This record gives sequence, C-alpha cells and structure tokens, in this order.
Amino acid sequence: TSNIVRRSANYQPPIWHYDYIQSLTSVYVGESFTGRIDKLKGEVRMMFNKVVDPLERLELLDILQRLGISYHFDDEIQRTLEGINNANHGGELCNKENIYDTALEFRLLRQHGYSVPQEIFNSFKNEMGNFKACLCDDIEGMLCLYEASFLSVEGEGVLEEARDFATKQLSKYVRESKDQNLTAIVNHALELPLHWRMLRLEARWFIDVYRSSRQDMNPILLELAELDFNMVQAAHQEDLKEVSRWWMSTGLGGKLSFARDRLMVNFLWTVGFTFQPQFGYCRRMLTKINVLITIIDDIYDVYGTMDELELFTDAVERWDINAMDQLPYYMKLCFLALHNSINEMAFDILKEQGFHVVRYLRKVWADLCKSYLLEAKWYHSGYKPSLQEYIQNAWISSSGPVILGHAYFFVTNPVTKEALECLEEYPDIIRWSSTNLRLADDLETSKDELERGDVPKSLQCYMNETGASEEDAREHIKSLISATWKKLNGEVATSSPFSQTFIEITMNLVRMAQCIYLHGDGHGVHQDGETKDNILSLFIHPIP
Ligand SMILES: CC1(C)[C@@H]2CC[C@@]1(C)[C@@H](OP(=O)([O-])OP(=O)([O-])[O-])C2
Ligand SMILES: [Mg+2]
Ligand SMILES: [Mg+2]
Ligand SMILES: [Mg+2]
Ligand SMILES: [Mg+2]
Ligand SMILES: [Mg+2]
Repeated sequence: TSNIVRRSANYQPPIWHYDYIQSLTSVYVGESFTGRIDKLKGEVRMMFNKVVDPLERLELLDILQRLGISYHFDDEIQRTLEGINNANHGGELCNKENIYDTALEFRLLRQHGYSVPQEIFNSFKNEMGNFKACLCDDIEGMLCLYEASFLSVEGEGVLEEARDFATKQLSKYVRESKDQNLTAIVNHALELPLHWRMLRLEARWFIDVYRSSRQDMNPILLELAELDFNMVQAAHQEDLKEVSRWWMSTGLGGKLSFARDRLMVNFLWTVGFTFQPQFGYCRRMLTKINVLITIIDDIYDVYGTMDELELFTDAVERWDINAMDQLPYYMKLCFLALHNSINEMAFDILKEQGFHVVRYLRKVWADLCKSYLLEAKWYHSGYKPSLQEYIQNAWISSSGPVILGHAYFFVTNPVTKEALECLEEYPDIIRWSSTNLRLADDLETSKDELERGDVPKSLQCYMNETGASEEDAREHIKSLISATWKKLNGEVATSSPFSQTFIEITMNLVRMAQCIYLHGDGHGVHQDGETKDNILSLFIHPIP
C-alpha cells in the first residue's frame, strides 16, 4: 500500500566497514606474552605480601583497580579488605587523622560490599557541623572525599555534604591552579566520578596518567597494565570479528536500511558491560541482542505503521513462527532473525546448564515490544504523559531488562531457581539500572527524536508538566540519575541471589550509557566524535 508515509531518521551508514573490522589483528597473542604476564603477576603478588601498612595496601589496591588489572588479584584484594574490615571492628577506623586515608578506606570497603557508616566523616566537621575549611588545602584528600561520596545510598546526608564540599573545593582549585597535571586529573573527576566511569576507558586513560605524572610510579605495575590492556584488546578483536561475521550473514544492515546499522558501537556497549577475556561469549551474544534491539526500536520509532506495530507485538508475544504470516516482509525478516537468534542462545543454555529458559527470554522481548507499542500509541495519539507515567514504561523501553535478563544467563553457572524467580519479576537492581540507562539516553537523544517524531521523552515530559526551561529540565534529570545511582548502590549492597559478576554488569550498563552519552548521542548520530576515538583506543590501537 503505497499511500503509507513513513518517517525517516536519516541515519548515516556505519563508519566501521565489514572488511576493515575483519582486517583487525594484534601481535599481543601467544606464549611469549602469556609467559611474561604470568611472571609480572607473580611479582605483583609478592608486592602485596611485602606491603604490610594497611594504607599502603589500600593504595596498591586502588592503583591496580585504576590500571584495570585488579581482576587478576581477587584473592589478594579480598584478604586485604577483610583484614582492614576486621581491624575496624576493633574501632581503629574512626580515629583516622586525615581525610585521604579515611575516604580511600571508605570508598574501597563500600565498593566491595562492606558496610561502613557515613558517620566516620563526622570527625572532619567543625562544631557548626560543616566540613573544616582547612581540609581544602589537601587536594588529594578532596579528590578522595569526592570519589568516596558517590558510594552513598539514599538518605546519607553526610555524604551529600561531602560531595558538595569537595566539588566546591575542587572547582575552586581548577580555577586557580597552575599545575597542569593535577588540574587535568581534577577535571576528569568533576566530569564523571570514578564510580560512574566505564572501566576499560578509565583504565586506558589512567595508564597514561600513571606513566607520566606519578613520582611513585612502579614500573612493574605499568608494564603489567600495558601488556594486559593489549592482550585484552586482542581478545576483544576476536569477539568483534566473530559477531561481525554473524551480522554480515544476516544481511539485515542492508535490507532494513531505515534502521541504524551500528555493529561496532553495539559491540562497544558489551565491552562496557563486561571486559574480562573469559566473557567473550557474553559479549558476542549481547552484541547480537543490542543490534536486534536497535533495529526493533527503529521499527517502532521510525518506520512501522500502528497496524504493523500491533502485528509485530502480537507475534513477539506469541513467540510463534506461525504468527509471521501476518507480518509485512521487513518485519518477517526481523522477527525470524530475532526468533532464530534467541532460540539458539536458549539452546546453548539448555545444552550447557540443562535449564530450559525460552519462557524467560521471550518474556523480556514481549515486555520490550509492549513498552515500545505504548510509546508509539502515545506518539500517534499526541498524548503527553506525566514524567512519572513516562518513566514507569520507559525504564522497560530502555532495553535494560532485555540486556540484563540475557546477561544473567551468559555469566551465571549454575543458574538457580531462586535467581530465576527474582529475575522474572524484574528486581530493583534491574529497575534502577535500566532507569538510569533511559535517563542518560533521553538527555542526549531526545532532541533528534522529537525533531523526527517520537514520544515525548523525560526532558519534554518534565517541561510539559512543570513549565520548566530545557536547562532546568536537564538539571532535574541529572539529579534523578544521581538519586537513582543511590538506589542502585543500595541494591548492590543488599544481599541478592545474583553473583558479583552479574551485579557489576548492572552497574556497568549505566556506566556505559553515561559514557556513550557524555557529550551527545554517541550511538545514533555522532559516530565520528568521541565514540570513534574511544573505539580506536579500545579496539584498534594497542598501547605502544
Ligand atoms: C541500545 C540502546 C540504548 C537502546 C536501543 C538503541 C540504543 C542506543 C537506544 O536508542 P534510542 O533510539 O535512543 O532508544 P529510544 O530512546 O528510542 O528508546 C535505546
Ligand atoms: Mg542502515
Ligand atoms: Mg529510538
Ligand atoms: Mg524508541
Ligand atoms: Mg530491594
Ligand atoms: Mg533515545
């Protein structure tokens, strides 16, 4: 029926071509490198044993984390923190004399799931209850207090004050300082706190900082960090090439030309979710899921008519090949590619774990499509939801529950009945993570979406509801992201049937979103900007 007017988002073709991706190689593979890295790891283990002062052990732990190599030393880290936590219950923590030690210990213990009271910072406040002014001369201490404050959960006023106080002192320092290096480090922190940073990119950035500006730089740690980064890059290249061959074999990038064809950036997301080499299968499967989500999102946002969208939603809900007959050709392609891919993943899980999980996987896709359909209905009818009503649906349409619902199965063995039941009703850890994915996405994609025609997003809903300016709406949405991080921190701190690996992935989903959308829509529109530089530094250029 030719009288259908279909919108266009005018998405540009991908800048990373198939042949280029397939041409990627790395020299950082093979025995010589694994031998060298094992030797270096052994030397670092000896370092851990030699360092007895608790603060020095914490500083070593912090450096290993920032260099991106702490995943090799889980046992040493666990022992270090266990020891300090036990000592604290002897009352040692609270009589810390300087803010740097206290904040470093607080951040690392909380990050690793130990409960540390915010009240330990009260010893740094004056009789008026404000942080002592003399603290602000210690910039390293202010940085440490700033970073620690982002490990807060809801209702922790002392940490809120700490964040405001440290932010003010750090901003003042940047305005007045002549020290280029330290200013760059402070600006980096003020742009995004460590707790919100995408791990691989932060490691890449910190390796350069560590090499150049640290007078106490340890050459063993630097060599291990650089070699490990390059070997992990080589592993990622193999994952990328394999999933790129799958994407090419589907032919969907060319056939569904109205949709975003973004294999490389969809792979980047999965490296943000989990970077360790042993999770290659997870990255390859989540890349497939991301490209399928992106296409289906564009079908609902841009190309499909309401009648067609109703049919597609029905087909996904029924999860039945026979439901395809009712679909137009482009939807047949998409539905069958989805059905084949997800059923194949379900087969892998059935084979590996003996669990039949199709009903969990089809449910998250059905929920996603229903949330997309509601947005399409709102758009086509001109309905303007309140912010609360919009977010109630949009944390699901963010695609977070689809990504995390699958990721659980790719990184958890054994899968447990308890976790499955928890997963089925979308636990808070998935809700808060997905909420922040949605809010970060709306901050940077809604301008183009509204121009092309889409449902009012969180910015517009808030403006419609309150009459606020766009600038005030942005500030409000950013404050919601900050508040939702506290809820997420609270969920991470409470015991759950999920593994630490999966819990990390729920936070990494938010970190990756805040990275992609740091300065614009790094996924859909600005392929050439920071996202390109990030891809070059992560997947193309080894550290020299
Ligand atoms: C992976 C994703 C985060 C998810 C699908 C593609 C995205 C980059 C984003 O795309 P967008 O068009 O902004 O989604 P929405 O705003 O239409 O839900 C939503
Ligand atoms: Mg295309
Ligand atoms: Mg969209
Ligand atoms: Mg959409
Ligand atoms: Mg809870
Ligand atoms: Mg968007």
